[in-house]
Parts: sequence; structure tokens; C-alpha cells
Amino acid sequence: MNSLASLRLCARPSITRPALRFPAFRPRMASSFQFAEGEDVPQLTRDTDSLLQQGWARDGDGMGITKTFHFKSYFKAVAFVNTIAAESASKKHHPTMTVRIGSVDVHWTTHRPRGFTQKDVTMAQHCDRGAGLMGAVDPGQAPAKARLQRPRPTEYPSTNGSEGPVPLQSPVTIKRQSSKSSLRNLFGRDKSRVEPKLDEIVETQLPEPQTAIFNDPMSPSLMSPRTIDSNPTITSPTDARSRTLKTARPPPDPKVPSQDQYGWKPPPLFQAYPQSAKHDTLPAPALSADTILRLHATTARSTQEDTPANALEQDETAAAARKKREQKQRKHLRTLSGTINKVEWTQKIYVLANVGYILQYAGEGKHDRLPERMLLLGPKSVAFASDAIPGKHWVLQVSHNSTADVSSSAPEPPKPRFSRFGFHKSNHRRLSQSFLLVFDNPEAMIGWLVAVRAEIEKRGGPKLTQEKHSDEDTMPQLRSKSSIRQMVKKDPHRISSLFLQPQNLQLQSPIEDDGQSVGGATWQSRRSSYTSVNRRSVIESRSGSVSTSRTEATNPTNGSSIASDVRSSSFTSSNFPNAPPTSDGVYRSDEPLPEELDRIFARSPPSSSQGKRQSFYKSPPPQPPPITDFTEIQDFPPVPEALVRSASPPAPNFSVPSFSKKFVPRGGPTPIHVSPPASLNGFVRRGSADQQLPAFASPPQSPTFSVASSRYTESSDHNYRRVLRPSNSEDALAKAARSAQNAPNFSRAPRTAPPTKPLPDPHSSRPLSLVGRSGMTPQTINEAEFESAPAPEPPRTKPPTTGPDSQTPPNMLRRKSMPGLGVTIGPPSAPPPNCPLPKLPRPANPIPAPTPAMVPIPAPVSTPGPAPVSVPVPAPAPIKVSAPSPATPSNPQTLSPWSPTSPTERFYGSQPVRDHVEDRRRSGANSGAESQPKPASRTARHSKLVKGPPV
Ligand SMILES: C[C@H](O)[C@H](O)[C@H]1CNC2=NC(N)=NC(=O)C2=N1
Repeated sequence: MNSLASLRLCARPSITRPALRFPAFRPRMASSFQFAEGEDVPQLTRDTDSLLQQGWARDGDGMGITKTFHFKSYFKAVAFVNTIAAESASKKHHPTMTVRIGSVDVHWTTHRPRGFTQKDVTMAQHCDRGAGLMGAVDPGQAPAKARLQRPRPTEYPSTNGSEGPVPLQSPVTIKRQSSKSSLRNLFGRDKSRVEPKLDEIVETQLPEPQTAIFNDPMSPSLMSPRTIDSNPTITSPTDARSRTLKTARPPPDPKVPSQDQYGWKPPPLFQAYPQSAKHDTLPAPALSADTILRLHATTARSTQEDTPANALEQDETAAAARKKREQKQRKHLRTLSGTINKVEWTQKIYVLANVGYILQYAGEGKHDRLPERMLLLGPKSVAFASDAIPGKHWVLQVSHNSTADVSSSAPEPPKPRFSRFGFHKSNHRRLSQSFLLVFDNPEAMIGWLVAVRAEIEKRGGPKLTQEKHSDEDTMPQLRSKSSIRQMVKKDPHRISSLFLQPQNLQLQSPIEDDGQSVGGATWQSRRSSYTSVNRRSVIESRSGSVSTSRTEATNPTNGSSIASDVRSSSFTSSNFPNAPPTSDGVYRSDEPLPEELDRIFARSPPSSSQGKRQSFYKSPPPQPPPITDFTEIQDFPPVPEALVRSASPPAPNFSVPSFSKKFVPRGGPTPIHVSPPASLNGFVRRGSADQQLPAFASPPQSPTFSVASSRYTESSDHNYRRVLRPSNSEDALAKAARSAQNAPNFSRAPRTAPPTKPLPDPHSSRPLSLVGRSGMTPQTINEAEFESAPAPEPPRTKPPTTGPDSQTPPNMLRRKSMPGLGVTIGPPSAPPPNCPLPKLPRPANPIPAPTPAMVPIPAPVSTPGPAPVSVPVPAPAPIKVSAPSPATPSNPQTLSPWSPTSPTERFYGSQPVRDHVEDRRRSGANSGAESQPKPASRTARHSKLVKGPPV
């Protein structure tokens, strides 16, 4: 392609005027600019002057600004253009760019209102930054060389052939269009091409990958959902080169861990940017996410081992043993957390390539540095808020369950592209990895969560539940989510160290964790369940979004009872896609939500079988088309939902709602609002069987919290609490509460808890929903997992909930995580609703304790259904949990621990919020689920969802 073509690809409007000539005369004074109306002239003048000093020049009419950026290669120029194009799309402000072999002319002006604006300034500044990242050079350096050294764009042997230059968009297209043969050809070509490229690269210092990488990588990556771990070495250009060479010569060895195995090469940073749907520079612990998760998992496992016994131990007698175990686990967790904290933190650049993979680059280095790590998103991939890193409240975990997730236990419907293309299955499994993206604020995390889930959904993963866009709650939701996490962690005491572990467990668990979660008797298990729950909740949150829509529908049923309730209910519904069924009345089929259902399915499955993650990932969706899935979902729904709910119920819900809202906007792709309703409807339609789900959903509704950020919290909390307590989290909740009180240190839990309220469940709010959402396969939960899960839960209070239902075990696992959630927020479980949970319920039982948080919600619902069953039981516990979370807000003690720092805390810490929370608690305590007034409305909903079963 020629430069113009490439430009066109990138820049929409302005492309038309490719040849803007930068004005010969470039006034150095901003005063000569014609600013558009409404601009802050003084500020704009200052900014403009600054730009003029950075090489920008006023355009001919003074209504715009121009600058030419120089690059050593055409590709770099294109990469730069793509970077700008991405930002333009994001900011909805587009430049006119002219791409030349070694340079790019950029012109910024505002068409409406006509004139020069702050937007132009901002974008121009972005250009300067992007140029730096892309390796812009001085005018004299690149052009000539580039031309001489590099073949013209048209000449480039792109993998595709002609389109070498346009790596950005091609990937997606390629994926879809490409067939095995085409892919292979591409790869083959790449290799052959490698040498030439290498030369170029060497010269330019660009990684060979550029051409090849782009083309190949993208398509391959697209093709394969697997996670690829690029060797650290890859990072260095040199390494990359060597790799390239190696790659090119010998076909990829399946055994070799290198990227080659996967059939594609990682793109250098500058190439990745243009393709990025999202990118951020984030702090990362020295320990890899996998390592962290493993640590947690290990702990969890140990816990799980105990789990079996735990299930039995649920009895008071067992309590002592549990405590001991928990203590041990806690120690482990603490150690882990300590380790993590001690580790050095470095800046990493994370790029979510629109091709479907997440790339991690060193924070610093050459523009063409290769990714250190890569994770290919696929239907089995899961994204959710994680507590894996102690002290970090806004951690997005993205895991690819190659093996464990879906494939192992549940049905992996579609093995997407890899199988098709003949990728090495072995690699798949090997690849499963996780990313832990540490954000400093919920918004950022959510943004990523939404984006990642959208990518997962694109790849056949569970559909993202579109969450309602309640403008209002967005912030609260997020906060609430965070609070949820905190809740979970703190509640359990575990929070500090435990937080990490659980998550890890969960993360790891997907594959292995499941067992853990299942068996996880002690803390870890619980925590893991917690985590899972949270995650689930996150996932659910999306579903929650769906549920939100449900909520609306629900509202009708409930009537005007309480707005907050409604929200909560909606959350619940969202959380418990399935829930609707249970609630029957609650969810109305008003809105058909095929998509949601599908999503739910996908999600629900996770809940069903494997621990948390799987449940998350299980999202059956991947395989089955949304609608189609629907049908399937119906089959699975009960279980999956239950699982989902149980798993993430409490937290997820909460988080989901809030997230959903937030997500929706960001997540553009998946409209939260719409889907939720559908899911609800679908659930409803599904029939009573799903009720369980609904029940869960309702708990998840904890979203109410989010909704209620103000009011919601209370009402939702109450509900959640009620529900949750009974179901999973009783133990967890109780513990959580304790922890909250005892462990002010656990800033997270406390913090998160409060915030969560706003949305669904403060506890789980953000992460969970988010997490849950990503496509979990709907796989049916492994019974084993469930069982194991239950065990863990028992240790905590949850066991009761889960214990009751052997079925719930799967849920239990989730619940484990959920317990925490539950603790934090009653309803977490609800979130999962989106996913049609296949068979979560029973397994959950074992995990009762863990699930609590989530379980609570589910429990009620689940009672009826398998997965949900666990939920019901937990209800009591959840309540406690919720109480704790609420406590945070209401209870100074709790609060102090949690929130001191986080915004969420502030939010919840606010007197009004606290009051609400306390009220909820009180009401919850009193009525448990239904009795209280405000709660009543909520309760009613819950009752719909939850009541039937558990209560
Ligand atoms: C609706 C949309 O946001 C507007 O048309 C945007 C698109 N991109 C734009 N880009 C530029 N450069 N100026 C504009 O006024 C503008 N308007």
C-alpha cells in the first residue's frame, strides 16, 4: 500500500487532504491563531505557544497547527500514524496526516466549531509523545536512509502480500478471512522474509518482526487465543533478531516455548501501538503474574487439600481445624504478599492489541522493543478484578485458561482458531497464563476490563454483559467494586495476604485452581473462592450490567419499591442471569436478551464447574453463538449461573453493575444495558429451573450497592447480606466482618467494600463483574471442582450455605472467592448471571464458605437449582459478609481498614453512605433478606431470586 492508503486507514476525515502543505510562514505567536469560539483563550494561547516551541507551526489560516515527524522507516511512519489514528478515534478528533516514506505531516484543526481549539492542542501533544514512542528522528536522519534502506511500502512483502504496511487493521480482517492455509502461508512467508527484514531491522534497529510481526502476529494472535509468554529476552531487540532468525529458519517447534510455536511473532512496541485498542503504562511487580498467581494457588491448594475435610468440617467441630488451616494459609498469604511487595516494581507498557492479545513491554527501551510477555485472548480468556496483589486494589487479572479452563472440565465448545489453523494444542495448554494489570484507579481498571472482555467476546468468549449506563453510579460502582475486593479480603482476615492468594488461586485455579477451589477448605480455598467469586462477580458485573437491565425489568415486578432496590435487583438480575427464572416474577421477559443470554451462558458455565475462573471463563458463549447459546444456555444456565453466581455472586454483582455502567460506555462493544435485559428475559423464559440463578442473581444484585451507591448500598447490602449470609459467606462474611474490624490494615477490603455498595455489591463490585464477564466458557462445572470448592468454603462460615447443597460445590469454589465478596457484599454471586451457568450449584456446596459472598446471592436462587444451591445456604454468611462490608462504611473500624486510602473508602466512608450501609445491615440483620423496609423491596427482589431457594 502506499502511504496515502495507509493514512486513509488510520485517519478518517482528514485523509482526504493528504497533501496539506505546512504553511511556509509559521508565526511563532499563538496570538495569530484563530481560536474557535468558546475556547479558553489565555490557556489555549499558552499551550499553543508551547507547541510552537516544539516544532509545531501555525497553518495557513491560523486555525490549525502542523508538524512533520520524521522516521527512519516507512513502517515507523505508519505506526506513528496508526497511533495517532487510535487516539483520534478515542478522542473523536482527527487530524489530516500525510504519510511519506520517512515522515508524517500532521495537521490539527477543529472543524466544528471552526478554529483552533484545546482539542487540537491536546492531540498535538499526543503526537509529540507518540512520535517519541515510535522513534521519531531528526529531519535529516531518517528520510534518506529510510528510503534507501527500505523497500517501498508497496514492495514490502507483507505477510498478506500487498498490505504489509498496514498491520494495524489487517490483523482482524486477516483472522476472520484467513484460513489455515493462508495462515501457514503467511507464516512461511514471514520466515522467508525474515532475513530481508532482519537486515532492515538491524539497520534500523527495528525488530524484524515489524513487517512479519505485524502481519503474522496479528493474524495468528487473532487466530489463537492462547497466551504466549515471550521470553524476557525477547524484549531486547537483539534477542528479537536472533529469534527471528531462528524462527525463520526452523519451523516452530511445538516443544519450544518460544513464540514461534504459536506461529506468530510479537510486534515491536511501535507496531503494537497502532493496533492497540488500549494501552497504558502501569507498574508491575517483579514477580510475574503467573508466579504471583501460583503462589496464591499454592496456598490455595494447600487449603484445598484441607477442603475436603472442610466440607465435613463445616460443623463447629471442624471450625477449630479450619481456623488452624486458615491461619496457616494466612501466613502463607502474608508471606506471599510480603514477597510481592518487597519485589521491585517496574513500569511496563501494556498494549491491548485489537488483534486479541495483550502485550507487555518494558516500560523503557527502544521503540521497537519486543513484548516481554504476551497473552492471547480467546473464548476461554477471563478478565476480572483481582486481589492477587496485596495492597493493590485495582488489579485486573487477565487469564487465559488454555487447559484448565474450559477444556479440562467443561465443554470447550469451540476451539477457535488455533485448532482450525493447526496450532499446537500442546502450546495452548502451555500458554495459559495470566496478566495482572495494576491500576491506581478503578476507572482505568474498568476501562481495561471492558476492553479486554470485549476482545474476549470478539473471540467467541462469553458476551460481555452490557451494563446499564447509569451515569450516576459509575463512579460509585467502581468504588463499590473496589470495596468489594477489600471486603472480601479483609473480611476474611485474609485480606492482607490472603487477598493475593485467593486471587492467585483463582487465577491459577482456572486450570488447576478449580480443584483447589473445590477442595479448598481453608482460607485459601475460601479466599480463592473469594477471589473467584470476586472475579466471577466481576464477570457477573457485566452480566450484572445485563442484570441491570433486568433490574429495570425487575423493578416493575418489585414495583417502585425502591429505586436502590431496583438497581440492586437489576444488578442481581444481571449478576444472575439465571436468577430471573427463580425470581420468575422478578425478571420479566420484557426485553428479549438473546445476546445477554449467550453471554450469560458463557459466563454461567464457569461458575458451574471449575473454580472461579473456569466459571468465569466457562462462558459457553465462545462456542455457541449468543442466541444459539441461548438454547444451550437454558440447558446449562442453571448450573453455570449457579456457579457464576455462587462464585462471584456477591462481588461480581456489585462490581458488575458499576462496571457495567462504566464498562458500557467504554466497552462500547458490549452495550451493557441492552444485553442485561435480554439475559433477564431469557432467564425468565428459561423457566423456574433457572430460578436458582435468579436467586444468585439477586444476591449479585448486590449491585444494588453500586446502584445505591447511596441508597442502593443499604438496600442492596441488606439484601445481599441476607442472601449472602445464608448462602456462602456466612463464614466469610463473619470473618470478613471480623477482619474488617480487626484488620484495618487491609485497606483494600475496607476501601473496596464501601465503594461497592453504590453499584451492585460494593465488595465485589468492580473486579468481579469485570472478571466474570470475560468470556468464561459455559462449561459445565466439574463436579469434582464443585466438590472441592465446597470443602474450602466450609472452613469459613460459608460452608453452611454451600454445605447444604452438594450441588453447589462449584459455586462453592466461586463462593470461596465469593465468601469474601459476600462478606464485603452480600450479593456478589448475582453477577454471574450473564453466564448461563451450567452446573455450578452443587459443587459449590463444598465451597460454601468461600462462596459465601457470592453464594449468598446464588444460594437463594440456587437453592432450587444445583449451582444456586450453594448460594442459598451461604445466605446467612453473606449477610455477615455484607455486614462487614457495609460495616466498613458504617463501622468505623471496618472503614478505617478499608477505605482510609481509596476513593471508595471515602465514598463509603462518607456519613451518608455509612448510614445507608448500617441501615442495610440492620435491616439485613433483622430481616435477613426480606424483612426490612427498604431492603424489603430489594428483599422482595431477592426473595424472588433468592428467597425461594435458600431462605
Ligand atoms: C462527531 C465527531 O466527534 C465530530 O465530527 C468530530 C470528529 N473529528 C473531528 N476532528 C477534527 N479535527 N475536528 C472536528 O471538529 C472533529 N469533529
